Formats: sequence, structure tokens, C-alpha cells
Amino acid sequence: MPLPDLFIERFRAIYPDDADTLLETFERPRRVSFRINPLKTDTDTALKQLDEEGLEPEPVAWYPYAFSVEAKMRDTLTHSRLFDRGDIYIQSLSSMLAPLILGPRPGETVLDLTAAPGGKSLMMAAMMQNEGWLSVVEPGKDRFFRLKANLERGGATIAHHYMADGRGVGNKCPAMFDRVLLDAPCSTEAKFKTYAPQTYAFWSERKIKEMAKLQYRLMESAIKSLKPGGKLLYATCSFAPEENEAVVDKALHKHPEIHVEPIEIPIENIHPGVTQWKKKRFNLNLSKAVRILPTESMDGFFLCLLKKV
Ligand SMILES: C[S@@+](CC[C@H](N)C(=O)[O-])C[C@H]1O[C@@H](n2cnc3c(N)ncnc32)[C@H](O)[C@@H]1O
Repeated sequence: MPLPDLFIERFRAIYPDDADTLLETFERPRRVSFRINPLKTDTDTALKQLDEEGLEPEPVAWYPYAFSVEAKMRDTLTHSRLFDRGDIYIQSLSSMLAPLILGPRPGETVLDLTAAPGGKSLMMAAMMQNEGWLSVVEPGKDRFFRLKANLERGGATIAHHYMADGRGVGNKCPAMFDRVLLDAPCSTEAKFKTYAPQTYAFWSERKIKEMAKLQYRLMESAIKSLKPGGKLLYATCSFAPEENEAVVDKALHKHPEIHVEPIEIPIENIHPGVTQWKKKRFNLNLSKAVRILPTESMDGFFLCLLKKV
């Protein structure tokens, strides 16, 4: 089944030069990527055990803990002992970039405002070497317990779990965190697959607008919760500028205390943030945001690093 016409029209307007090639990536499953969890094992041991389970993971050039296997090996991976024990975590490569860019360090106070199922929280706990404080917030009951289970299985001892609405956190915990991750709920456009119509069954421009409102409220809360000098990473798996640059643009207008930081990423499938969409022009610094372009191995993603001065 084809993707919605309006989605394709919008996608072509965002990426006029390479839309056809990019749209082809919606037709096939991607390779399955995963991260070896240094809180539970080391890379040599994990690779040896994966080999015993019949898996031959390929390394990812830019991150020593990241590997991938062919899409058809997903079940073997999810049925492996390493997966059960939390020694590996299946996570898209784009998703691994978010903690790497935010860069939490041991001893810091860190907030994951929209955390379930917890892949990025667990990676941040590992980057912090389980030293410091990591608050993880998720309002959905089932998702909250899944998050908690994933973090416990993955050995994240510094995680403090809160079943709460992220929109209230800024008022409850003002200027408390060195780093905040806002991996916002979104229209999930980057997860659409032509062979899985349920992935885009509920997509509409109205849904994009609804998500943008929620994202902005979460952004306000994230900004409030950040210490002066602290860093905030805003991310979505949507291509829609309304959910990405427009949300940050509004925050930049309202909060002169935040500015956009440049992002260094060691990959080539990237596009700068857009500074214009339909009739709206955005703050030119939004070109420092990064759009990960979808490929055979990576999901599309939006990343914007902000600093409170
Ligand atoms: C993109 S997912 C986060 C994925 C997660 N960072 C990870 O890497 O595993 C967005 C999450 O935000 C949650 N969410 C939705 N509304 C929220 C709100 N008002 N406050 C906090 N989280 C919310 C959703 O339930 C969902 O689990």
C-alpha cells in the first residue's frame, strides 16, 4: 500500500533534491542494530557469545559498542541469551546518536523527560558509568513499567523512575539538571513502512499539529528544568518541520536564554535543519540542527542541541 499522497507531497517539499532515493528506503526493513551494554558485559565477551548463537554482527564505524545484523536475523537476536540478560539492547543507530550528542558525563544530574522504553536512558547511564543522577519520566503506565524493567535488566543503578507527565517537571524541578533529553512523542513519520500500513494509518496534518502543541509544552518544561549552562537535546523521529524546527523556533523566541549549538556527527547522510517551511521563516541558527536522512541502515531523525546561557 502506498504512503499517503499528502505525506509524499510534504516529504518532496522538505527534500526536493533526493526525495525519490529517500522514499525508496520506506519500502524495505532496515538492518537491525544493537548496542552492547558496558554496564553488563564487555565487547569481546559479547561478540564471542553472539558468534556462538550463530550471529555475525557488523561493527558500526562511529561507535565501538554499536553493531548490526541483517533484518532477517532479528528473531535470533531477540531470542539470544544476551538480549534476555540485558547485555545487548536493540536500538536504531539514529537513536544512539542522541545520547552521544547530548554527552552526559559521570557525576552529572541528567533528565530523560520522555523516556520509555528506555534505550536512550540506558545508554546515558552507561555513558555516566552509573555515577550521578538520572531521572527518567514516562506517564503511560504500561510504558513506564517496561521502561523500569529495561533499565533494571540493563543494570542502570543511577536511574530514578517517575510515572509522571513531563509537562509538569520544569515547575517541580526548576534549574536542576546539567543535561536534559527531550526525545519527544511525535507523528513517527520516520518509522513508516509501505509494507506495514498500520505504521501510517493514523497520520494526518491534524495529528502533526496536535503533536507540535504537546512537544512545545514539553520543551517549555525541559528548558525550565535545565541549569544555567546546561544542555538540552531535542529529538523526534518525524520529518515534519512543524514538529521540529518550528517547535525550537518558538522556544528561541520566547527564551532568549537558550541558543542553538552546533552538532558534530561522523556520518554523511545528514541535512541541515530547514529555516523555512511553507510561509514561515525560522531563526537562521536552526540550520545548526541536524536531520538524519533515512538509509538502508538508519532511520530518519531530527536532532537539535540547545544550551541555556
Ligand atoms: C519517542 S518516545 C521515547 C523513546 C525513548 N527515549 C527511548 O529511547 O527508548 C516518546 C515517549 O514520550 C512519552 N510521552 C507522551 N506524552 C508524554 C508526556 N506528556 N510527558 C512525558 N512523556 C510523554 C510516550 O509515551 C513515549 O514513551
